[in-house]
Amino acid sequence: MPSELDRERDYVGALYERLDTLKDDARARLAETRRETVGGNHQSRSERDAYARLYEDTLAQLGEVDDRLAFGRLELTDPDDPSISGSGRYRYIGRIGLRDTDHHPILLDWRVPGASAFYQATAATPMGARARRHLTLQGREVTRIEDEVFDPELLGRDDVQLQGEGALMAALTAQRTGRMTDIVATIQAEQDRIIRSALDGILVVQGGPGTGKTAVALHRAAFLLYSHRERLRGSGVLVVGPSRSFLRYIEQVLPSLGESGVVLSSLGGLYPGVEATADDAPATAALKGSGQMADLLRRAVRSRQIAPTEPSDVEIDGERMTVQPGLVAEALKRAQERGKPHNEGRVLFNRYALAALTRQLVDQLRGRGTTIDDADELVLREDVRQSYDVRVLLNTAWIPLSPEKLLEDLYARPNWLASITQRWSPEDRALLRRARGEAFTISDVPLLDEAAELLGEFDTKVDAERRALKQQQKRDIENAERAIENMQVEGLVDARDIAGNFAERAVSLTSAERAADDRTWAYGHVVVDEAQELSPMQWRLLARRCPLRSFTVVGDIAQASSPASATSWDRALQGLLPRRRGAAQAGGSWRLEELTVNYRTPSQIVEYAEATARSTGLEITPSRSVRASEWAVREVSVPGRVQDPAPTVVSAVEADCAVDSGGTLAVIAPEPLVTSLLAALSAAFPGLVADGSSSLTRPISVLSPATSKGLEFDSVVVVDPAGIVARSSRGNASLYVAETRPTQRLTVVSLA
Ligand SMILES: Nc1ncnc2c1ncn2[C@@H]1O[C@H](COP(=O)(O)OP(=O)(O)OP(=O)(O)O)[C@@H](O)[C@H]1O
Repeated sequence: MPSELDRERDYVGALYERLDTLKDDARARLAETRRETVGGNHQSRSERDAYARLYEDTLAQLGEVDDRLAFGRLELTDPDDPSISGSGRYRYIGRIGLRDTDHHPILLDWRVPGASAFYQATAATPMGARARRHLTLQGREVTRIEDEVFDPELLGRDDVQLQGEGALMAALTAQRTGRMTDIVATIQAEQDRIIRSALDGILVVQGGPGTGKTAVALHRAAFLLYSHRERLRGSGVLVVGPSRSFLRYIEQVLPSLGESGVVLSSLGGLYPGVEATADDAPATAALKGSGQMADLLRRAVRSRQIAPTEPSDVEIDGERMTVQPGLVAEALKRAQERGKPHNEGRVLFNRYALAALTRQLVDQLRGRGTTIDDADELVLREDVRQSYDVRVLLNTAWIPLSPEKLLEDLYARPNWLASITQRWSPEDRALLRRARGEAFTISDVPLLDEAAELLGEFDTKVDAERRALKQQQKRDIENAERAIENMQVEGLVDARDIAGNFAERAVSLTSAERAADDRTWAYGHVVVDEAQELSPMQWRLLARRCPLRSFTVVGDIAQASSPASATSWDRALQGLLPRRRGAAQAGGSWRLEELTVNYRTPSQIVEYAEATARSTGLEITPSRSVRASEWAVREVSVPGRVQDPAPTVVSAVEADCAVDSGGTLAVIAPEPLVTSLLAALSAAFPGLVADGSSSLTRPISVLSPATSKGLEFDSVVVVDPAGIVARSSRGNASLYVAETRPTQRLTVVSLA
């Protein structure tokens, strides 16, 4: 009689056979499309290219799910339970849904409602299941099965093996590669509930370090894209992380879950055309991040709409005329009353001013006895418009502005800044001082975006073209959806991607790339990771990216260490939920979920980090670690007379590599020490060392606490903890971040 393991091997083998057949189909269709003779009109050629891309994408996505295609099985109490699709006693759960040739489900996508019992069922609440089985695969072969039983009747059966949390422990203790992997096979019940929480509104997920917030946020993005296809396909999902290295760390998770169309952005990349990587000194970053910058920018824009104080002489096609300040002031006032953004208001201002100037010119000529009819008036109006003097006059009063120019001027012209910040101290003004031409910082990004909002489209023609393009894309998407329906590849390919291929202007762009390029794109959902770090100005930017206010906000208030970050979620979210008079609750609430189990860090390191946090006055939410490791935290001191900590750090790294040389290790030190430690370690370990921004896949990374945010390593060496604490008013939070990065070992190197 075949064993249970053999039976599972056969079943999973059949699933892979089905996967291969689907791949072969896609491959054959791709070859056929490519073979079709070149020719036809442009439309048919671009359609053929679009289909070729569709098959390529399908193949790539089927390839992505090859690893651990199926990972679980539910045994049902009622084999015909209508809430769980399929028939028979068992439901297999995997990365995608598969049907056999008769269209019967043979594998359930982990995201369908019927699969939730796999993650959430307990003996107390079995959710229609009698037992849950975890399948561990190596390559395509099932190597282990573990069962959890909810129905006492099954306990006596000898084909059931009780193995507890083996799959989870195997995942948690696996060596880290520098890239985050999905946790789809071992999602825990408290995490699953958050992943499947409703799309609408603002969901805040608070949890200490290592509680799986990032993992949950990414799986939630995949879940929402799958379950709300209709709504999110058109608008997309934006995932925001703290830095580029963090994005590199997480970038493989969503593709491995079959979702490639999500826009990932760092805080420095949220304004199209600017990729800011450096940040300002803490005091400047705190000021730039504060809500008062929104008022300042509003005043700055308004101060660029200014009537002259003296009469101006202008020449219009040989005729001289004196323009009183009141004429310009009146046109300004009328245009401002319309409440348009600056550049759009300028069009109105020009129109009002030109009409008034033409009237004055006509009156002046008539006053001299010239007869002027309607046709003459039109010609005169054109003369007024073309007059160089008039153009200078109107441009001086209301010049078109780009966000970049506005911000550069604000930083580089102290007198102008002083004139609109009368209540500021000179020290605060000095914090903004900056020479022209210097690269924008991460804190400038939300200011550029705010300015763009106040200024409106720089060139109104661009606006009209963009609208026309959006219309065309809508038609293309409808066509593509019909095509997908005919090909039965639903769920694997995005109609927007194919539509992108139909659209002549965007042949090589995916919908995600188009969204990332478009500042005014309204996303259907936004996921913000390490959200405790965001400044009020960054929250204002994100609010504009999602007018529906559908957000997943994940973070840990205790880890907040950036200069403009908030001290509570209520405060942090004020930027997302502007209080409207008389509508205190209208769209103004958010819901909180908490994660309490630390999956990353062994208990002895958690205890050490929490004790340090308390001793430095940091309020933390204690978390419970799921495991202990065999290594105690090591404390090392740099000998008293030695100035340079590098040799001690090199020895600490050597000692750690002697324990286990195969994993990833991070040296986390105060910012000023990073460069010298990088040099010393690179010399000691040639070819093995990288700084955080270049690569996390090298075995050894040298990072500051800020760049280590959200990352994890098998081993961590924290250098000069007192120096980290002393660096800023939130230095204690930075140290807590640093000490909670390891999955196995922590060494702390203190300076004497
Ligand atoms: N259910 C799970 N199964 C397997 N691994 C898990 C699970 N939950 C979390 N992990 C792992 O635990 C580690 C920590 O998760 P994650 O980085 O999401 O935590 P975090 O709460 O975002 O941490 P931090 O706040 O420190 O950045 C990751 O390696 C993640 O893959």
